[in-house]
Amino acid sequence: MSVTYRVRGGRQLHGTVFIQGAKNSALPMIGAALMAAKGRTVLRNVPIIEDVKRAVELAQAIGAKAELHEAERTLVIDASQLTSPVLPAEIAARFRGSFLFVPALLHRLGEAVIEGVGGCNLGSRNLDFHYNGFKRMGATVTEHGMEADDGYIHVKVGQLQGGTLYCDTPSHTGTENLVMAGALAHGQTLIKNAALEPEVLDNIDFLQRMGARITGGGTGFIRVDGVEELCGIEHTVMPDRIDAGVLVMAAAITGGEVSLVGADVEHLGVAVDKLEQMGVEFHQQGAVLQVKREKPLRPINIITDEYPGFATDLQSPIMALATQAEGESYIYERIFDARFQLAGELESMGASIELTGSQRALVHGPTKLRGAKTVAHDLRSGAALVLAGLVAEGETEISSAYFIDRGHSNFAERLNALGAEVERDES
Ligand SMILES: CC(=O)N[C@H]1[C@@H](OP(=O)(O)OP(=O)(O)OC[C@H]2O[C@@H](n3ccc(=O)[nH]c3=O)[C@H](O)[C@@H]2O)O[C@H](CO)[C@@H](O)[C@@H]1O
Ligand SMILES: C=C(OP(=O)(O)O)C(=O)O
Repeated sequence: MSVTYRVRGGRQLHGTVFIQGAKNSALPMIGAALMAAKGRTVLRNVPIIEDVKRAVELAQAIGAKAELHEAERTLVIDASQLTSPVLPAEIAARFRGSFLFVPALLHRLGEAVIEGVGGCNLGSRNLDFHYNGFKRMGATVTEHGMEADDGYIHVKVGQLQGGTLYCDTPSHTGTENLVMAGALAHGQTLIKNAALEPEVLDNIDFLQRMGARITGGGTGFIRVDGVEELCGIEHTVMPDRIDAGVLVMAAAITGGEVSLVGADVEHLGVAVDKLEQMGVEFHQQGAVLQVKREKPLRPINIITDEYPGFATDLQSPIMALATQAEGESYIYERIFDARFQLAGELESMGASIELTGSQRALVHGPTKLRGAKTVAHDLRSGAALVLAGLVAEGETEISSAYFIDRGHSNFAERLNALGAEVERDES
């Protein structure tokens, strides 16, 4: 299936938009739900995105009963029977979150066969912290024919044993996987240099309510005391701060005013300060975040970082926004070593962007953007091209836009409800 977005620029965004549940919270929760041999998990506020649909298919492929009720944004999982340790390539290689199924397979079946792990192509995306952690907990990790297309990795263990683990850098899914590995392990697990992202904390909360004994979430030093079993529970997924950030920037790039229902300014970390410096105004009223931009956009310096630093997933959208700022913006992408494929696409629309190596960019603004035929290279570059299209003259076509659907639900419909003209085609 090929997905194309078409955006006709020139309309200011005004109105109210709902923020979806967090992709990066829902995916590890689906992995965690598979650890419950008893009870049913009911996840509410699940984003209806392609990654979640793939996760449901993957849960079904290993034997769980998983039903996604799209209208209710609710996922019901019964993992009392898991029947296969194989994460098949045709599903697992389509999203990053597939690797979050490994701890459940190790606990429940004693092995996991990983035929592929997907996710956005952002340069090197290593998994050594995960594998080294599993090994320290007693697992063996064997690679089979990885140079060929049908290669796979086999992780095997009798019973995971607690241990002292660390991440060289605070990996988001690395922390989630090691916490899940510790939750049903024998004894105590310490995880040093753990990630602090709000989604990691949402997951710790979820696991605690399933019966796990975890302390230290949000401190960088997590202690997990293994328990005998976990039970299915009901939980509401936190709002998606990246979806919120993208929609804030959609309002900002058009000079509009938008109310984001469910967005929490606290979750945006340094991004709020940076956007304020650019001229975006924020006003949180309970569960509604109001944003507007009236004055000309000012240029900005960005260094992406782990939470609460500037989120790498908001780097592409802010590059699009910076093309409209009055002066030179500097962007240093610290987390991923190849996340600038967007620059060439924006240049085809008239932007002026100078790259120094693969991780530093100077964006010379403001530039008048013209509609062009562009390509989404990953999820957020796709979203960023939609933002650029909102202010471009004429029509911007974004192909390979399945990426956008991986992470933003009803993106075109939600933008159109704010006054945009975005069409999504599937062929
Ligand atoms: C499903 C999910 O939650 N995805 C998010 C998660 O991805 P993900 O969890 O894959 O990102 P990580 O935090 O693990 O990766 C950050 C950096 O650490 C390096 N690294 C990571 C693990 C490892 O074992 N070895 C290693 O060297 C990576 O190559 C990368 O350079 O966090 C990223 C950084 O906030 C976000 O962009 C993704 O949206
Ligand atoms: C990089 C992203 O996701 P993933 O880790 O799922 O590829 C993203 O959400 O921008």
